[in-house]
Amino acid sequence: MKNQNVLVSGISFRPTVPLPNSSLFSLFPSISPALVVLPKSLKKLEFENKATKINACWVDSMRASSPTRVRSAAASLSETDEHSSWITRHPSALSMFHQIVNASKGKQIVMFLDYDGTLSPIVEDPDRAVMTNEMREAVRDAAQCFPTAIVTGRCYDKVYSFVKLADLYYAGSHGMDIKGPSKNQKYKNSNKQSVLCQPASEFLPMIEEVYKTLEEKTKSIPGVRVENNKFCLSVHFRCVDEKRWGALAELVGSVLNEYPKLKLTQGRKVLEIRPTIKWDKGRALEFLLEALGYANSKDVLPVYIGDDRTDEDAFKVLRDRGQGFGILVSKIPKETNASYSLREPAEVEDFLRRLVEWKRSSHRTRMMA
Ligand SMILES: O=P(O)(O)OC[C@H]1O[C@H](O[C@H]2O[C@H](CO)[C@@H](O)[C@H](O)[C@H]2O)[C@H](O)[C@@H](O)[C@@H]1O
Repeated sequence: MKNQNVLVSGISFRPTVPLPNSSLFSLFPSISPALVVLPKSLKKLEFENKATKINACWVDSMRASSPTRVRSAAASLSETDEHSSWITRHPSALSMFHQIVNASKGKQIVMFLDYDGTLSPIVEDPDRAVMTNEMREAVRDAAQCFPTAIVTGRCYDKVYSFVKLADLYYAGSHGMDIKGPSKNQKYKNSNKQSVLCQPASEFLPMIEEVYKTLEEKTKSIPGVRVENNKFCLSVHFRCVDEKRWGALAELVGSVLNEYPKLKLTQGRKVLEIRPTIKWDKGRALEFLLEALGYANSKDVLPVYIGDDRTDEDAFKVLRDRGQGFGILVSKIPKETNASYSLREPAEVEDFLRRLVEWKRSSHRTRMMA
C-alpha cells in the first residue's frame, strides 16, 4: 500500500504503516485494501501477554457493579451524603449544560456514544436491548450536527441492527471493528459501511474456536449465555444463580488458560474475552479523532457518554488529553474518570436533544447576524 492520502467516507487519511497481515483481505474479499487504513497509533500495537488467572477476587468483582461502586471510607457517611459528595465531583451533564456548550465555543464537538446502558436500558436478554424510536431520532439529529460514533462491546452487525443509522461511525467489538459511512450511493442507508480499522483480524479463528468451546462447556450451568461479538466474546451471568458464579469463573478461566493471547475483562454482569492487544474503547476514540482530522487539534471537543467499566478507557483518554468530557451514565456513585454524570438513557436522550437545539439555534443566530 502506498503512502498516499486516500479518501474514506469523506475523510482524508495518510496510511502510515503497512497492514500487519493479509488475512484481512482473505476474510473480507470485498474490501479494497485502499479502504483499510491503520492509524499511527497502531504502529505501537503490542501484546499485553497476561495470563488470565481466575481466583476468589473474580467472584467478588463479579458481585460489584460496573464500574466499581464507590464505597465511602468514612463509615459514618450515609448513602445520601455519599451520593451528594459524588454528584459534587461528577455533576449532572444536564445541570452543567451551559458550561459544556460554552467550553465548545470555536470547537467542533465530536460525539461518542456507548450502546448498552447508554442508548438502551439494561435488560435480561441481550437480544432484546432495542433502542426506542425517540432515542434513534435524537441520535440521528445529533449526527446531523456533529460527527457521531457508537462505541460498543457488541459486534458491528448486531449494534447496527439496533441503531439502524447509516450516517454514523461504529466502533464495534470494543473498538476492534471500526466502520464509517459509505460514500457509495448504492450502499447509502445500508449497513455496508467502509471498514476503517480492524486491529484484531488475526484473532478471528481463535475467537470462533473459544466461542464453540465455551458454548459447549457452559451448557451445564443454567442461565449462562455466550455471545459471539466477532473479535471478542461475552459470557453473560445476569441470569445465573449467584451460587454458581464461582464455578462459571473457574470454567472460563480453565478454557482461557489454553489461550494466553486472550484476556478476560468485566462489564455489567458479563465476562468479556478479548485479544491481549493493547486496544480498547480509548484507542478507538483516538483512532476516530485522528481519522476525522483532529489528532493534534485544539479545536475539537470530544464528548463520550458511557455506563460501563470498558468506557473508563475512553474517559481516561479524554482526561489525559485534557480535552473534552466523559459523561458516566449511572444512578449510583461509581469510581470513574468521567467529568459529568447522567442517571439513565432517558437523560442521555434529553442531553442529546438539548445539544441539537443549542446547535440549531446558534446556527440560526449566526445566519441572521
Ligand atoms: O459497550 P456496550 O455497548 O455497553 O456493550 C457491553 C455489553 O453490552 C451487552 O451486555 C449488557 O447489556 C445486556 C442487555 O441490556 C445485559 O443483558 C447484560 O447483562 C449487559 O452486560 C452485550 O450483550 C454485550 O455483548 C456487550 O459486550
